[in-house]
Amino acid sequence: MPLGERGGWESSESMYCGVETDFSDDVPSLLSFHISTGGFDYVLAPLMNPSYRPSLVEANGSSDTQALPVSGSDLVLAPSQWSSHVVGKVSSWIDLDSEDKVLRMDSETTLKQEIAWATHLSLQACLLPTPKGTSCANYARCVNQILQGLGNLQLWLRVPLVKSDGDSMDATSEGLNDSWELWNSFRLLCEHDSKLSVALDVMSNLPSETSLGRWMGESVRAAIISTDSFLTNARGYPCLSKRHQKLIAGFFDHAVQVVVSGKLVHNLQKGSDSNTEGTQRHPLRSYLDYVAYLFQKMEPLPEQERIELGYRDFLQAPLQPLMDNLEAQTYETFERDSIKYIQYQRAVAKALVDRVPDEKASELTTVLMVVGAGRGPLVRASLQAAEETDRKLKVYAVEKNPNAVVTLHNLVKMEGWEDMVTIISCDMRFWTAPEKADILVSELLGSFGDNELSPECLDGAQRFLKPDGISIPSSYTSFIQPVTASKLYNDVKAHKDLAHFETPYVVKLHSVARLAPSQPVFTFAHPNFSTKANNQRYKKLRFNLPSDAGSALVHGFAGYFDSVLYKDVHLGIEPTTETPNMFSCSISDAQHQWPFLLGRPLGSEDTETSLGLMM
Ligand SMILES: C[S@@+](CC[C@H](N)C(=O)[O-])C[C@H]1O[C@@H](n2cnc3c(N)ncnc32)[C@H](O)[C@@H]1O
Repeated sequence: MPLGERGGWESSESMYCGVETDFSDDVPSLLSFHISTGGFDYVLAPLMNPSYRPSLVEANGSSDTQALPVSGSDLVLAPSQWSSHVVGKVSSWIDLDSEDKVLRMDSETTLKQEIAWATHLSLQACLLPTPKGTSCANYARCVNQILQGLGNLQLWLRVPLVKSDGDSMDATSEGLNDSWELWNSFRLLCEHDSKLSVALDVMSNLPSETSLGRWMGESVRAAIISTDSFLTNARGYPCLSKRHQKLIAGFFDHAVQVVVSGKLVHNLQKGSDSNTEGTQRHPLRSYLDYVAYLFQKMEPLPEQERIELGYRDFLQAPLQPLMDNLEAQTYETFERDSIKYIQYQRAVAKALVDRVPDEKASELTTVLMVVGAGRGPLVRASLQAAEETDRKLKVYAVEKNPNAVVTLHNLVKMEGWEDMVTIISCDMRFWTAPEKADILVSELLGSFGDNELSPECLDGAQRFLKPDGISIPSSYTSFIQPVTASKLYNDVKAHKDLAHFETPYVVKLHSVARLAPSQPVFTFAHPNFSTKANNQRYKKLRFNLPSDAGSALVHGFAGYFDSVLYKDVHLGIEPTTETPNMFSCSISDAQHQWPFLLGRPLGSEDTETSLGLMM
């Protein structure tokens, strides 16, 4: 039974909740108790009897050819039940980095046997125990070796969610200060394998917000919450602190499953430990109910977010609107972004009023050119601005895509704009304008402010502009921000070539940790009549992680832009100043208003080193 519906929203994405159990060789009874009675979706259960040691079996004279007497039969459940109701737990005693040779060898043998058994059972995932101590090299080596031949099984490395301030040694019994570093070492030794994820043990004490934020860019599959971490409400029921609630909501938002672990530690009021039929309730039922309550009380996703769900953390190759002719559905997506055209209309209105004083409004006609008019939304916005300000306007709509020009002609005819709008079916670089423009309007920006056609094409088009003419936009600035984004990194890595690492993708970023505030990179201003002006830019930036964040891994950079359309009217996607409700997304095409990962994500040795210096 999944956790119900988020904010009453019927979602195709269900959230599930598991329960950590002890070993049982009677798996059907285990499932009956925890799933049928308890209401959990699956068990996180040891696969082998914890007393099993390969060396003891050998010492007792058993040979390899004997069946292992350490687990129940696979026949007790159908493969689909194993797969949907059981996450295997590899024996927690294993220590592949132990000084004790016998323990080390036993550990490696057991790990391999248990993963093989989990694969045989068609389990979806197996939990690997937390590395003992601070060294995990041999453990990671062995897991990496296993990963090479692994089918669909996912491995979740169990890691306590700790980051002490450095002085205290209360982080773990082994004195681990920052468990993220342990995870990072392990996954680097496993070459960022996408089948290796992390399961976080959520404790009663939580690290700082910034330190926690790093996990949002990691491949976290489960949050294991101990019953000890719950507080008690006035009625004796378990509840979580506000910080824990926020963390769990963040996990839900990132499809991280919750697993309840431990014993009943809350004294429920009399009578509440049995249900209405008087049968015994599962001892951890109240914890499950509380987790479900947290999920259900989350705000439903806004409609736009729901539409875009499939685009979260999905690599899209940027559009090439100069080289390619955009398709109707791409224009349609632009045109749905109404806030963009509202901002353009405001900018044009202000420019018209500045250009023509009220007393001359009935005499003077302003010449406005839309370069890259597409199917006409900026033409419409400009004409509406003229109507709003009572200014006379003559528009040239320049568009090089012959298909969009067809639509433009129909639009002009349908709206009766023939007297005001001239359509120029031409590449702006080669057009000889019959007159100069007072205002040049364009929308040629990419996510990074310059990865479509600005500034180069606009520099070329400014020859149409009067010396005192206005360009809308008048300037734009690109920004970058270092991010941890393990899913994106793995998706790029899957292509196995440098070209993909060097591609600036368009991405609707979701599972990313933004490690430091973004910083401006390049600014371009228009018009730019100076003979000395050139568009070459070079910039070196230093990003500082917040001091309480701990270490982090930079997989790449998110890129943004902010554009001054005219005076105080701006448009942008830089997170601290972004234009609200602006999106340019589509169901089937890469878009240009979303942030993107710039350049080569930084997991390889050379770039990591140079980034280490930058940070
Ligand atoms: C990002 S779209 C914007 C379209 C439209 N203004 C809108 O908001 O929907 C850029 C448009 O510029 C056009 N374009 C690109 N390069 C051009 C060029 N050199 N000359 C004329 N049009 C061009 C493209 O075909 C495309 O229609």
